[in-house]
Amino acid sequence: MPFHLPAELAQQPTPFYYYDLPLLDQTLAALTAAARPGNFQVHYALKANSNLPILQRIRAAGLGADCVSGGEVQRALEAGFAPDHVVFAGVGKSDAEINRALAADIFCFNAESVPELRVLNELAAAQGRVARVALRINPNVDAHTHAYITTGLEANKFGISLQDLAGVIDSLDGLPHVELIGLHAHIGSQITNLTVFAALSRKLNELQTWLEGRGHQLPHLNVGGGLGIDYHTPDEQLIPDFAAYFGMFEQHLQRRPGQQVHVELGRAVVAQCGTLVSRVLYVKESQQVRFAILDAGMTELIRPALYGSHHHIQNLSSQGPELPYDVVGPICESSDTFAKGVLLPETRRGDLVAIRSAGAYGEVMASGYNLREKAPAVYR
Ligand SMILES: Cc1ncc(COP(=O)(O)O)c(C=O)c1O
Ligand SMILES: N[C@@H](CCCC[NH3+])C(=O)O
Repeated sequence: MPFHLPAELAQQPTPFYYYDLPLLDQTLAALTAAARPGNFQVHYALKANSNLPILQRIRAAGLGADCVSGGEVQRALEAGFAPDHVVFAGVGKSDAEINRALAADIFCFNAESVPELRVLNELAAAQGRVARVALRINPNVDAHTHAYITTGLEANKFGISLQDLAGVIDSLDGLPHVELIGLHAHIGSQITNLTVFAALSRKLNELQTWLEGRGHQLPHLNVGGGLGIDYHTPDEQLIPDFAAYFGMFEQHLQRRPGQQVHVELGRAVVAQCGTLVSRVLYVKESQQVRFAILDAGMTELIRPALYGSHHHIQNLSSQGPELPYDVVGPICESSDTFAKGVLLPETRRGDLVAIRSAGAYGEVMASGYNLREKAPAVYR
């Protein structure tokens, strides 16, 4: 179905984020069907979008919450996620964040270093608790995605490198307030070549066998998130191929009897249901370039400026003949550019423009640079 903005929103002051909640529901239905309840436990990565109406629907669909800060843990609990469905990851958890998560008795901390494990042990002891921990390993598997969102290579700051794992496991003997319950890995985001999940599975299989040789049976495996979406032709794949994603793990991951396999998806759940809606302020033509200057910019959606990411752009007001435009924002940075040379129907001041696939890592990464006001969220 082509994108449609409800008529009553055409008069709404711009820019704003528009979220199609029925599409979110359809995505969640496809996701939960593909995960086959009981086969995979799905946690939603709040970092992609943490708006309450969105979280509440995700919780109602039965997903857990994957959080990366104390603020996200708090938001997840506010949205009604049960503490035993909350996992807390992050390479730099502060003492205050750990303390709050311990007090809430969340399901699991994804821990990334011996110094972090020591702090977890100390803070858990002080609260008279035991912190359940999955060790985030750095599997050195290339996710074949943008370098800035690759997380599972040795050069990346994330996780425990395979060479260090034996030492980390040994250190657990002296940490009685930490209980090892699993392994965790997350190799990157916007992954479209799904074979990398086969490589990840094989790495985890080897590690499990090695750990079992050392007497560690792990009830949980968390394979992270990363499933990519179609930014170029969103209407052709509004709902990501969840079955293909889970299929990779079903085929390649050697699950032990009774073991629970967890995934943490963010982008694939919420990206397509969100659109940044903006208005053309000016069309400025020179001999070389025709600029469409929007009232939204990198302050509302930083992905193109930060990663050179592509978002599909539509002029919702014009049917005219197509011309090439550089679509830019009003911010005082040359990188405040959504697209170069994109073909749009002839565009005029006042036209409404939709920047698609903006539900994930859009609003959450907004900034107030240039003293911009935060663009509101509108829901259907
Ligand atoms: C540890 C961790 N888990 C889950 C996610 C969610 O990733 P995605 O939005 O690509 O599914 C991320 C972000 O890349 C992450 O860093
Ligand atoms: N913010 C990134 C994804 C990073 C995911 C977090 N590890 C994006 O917009 O694509």
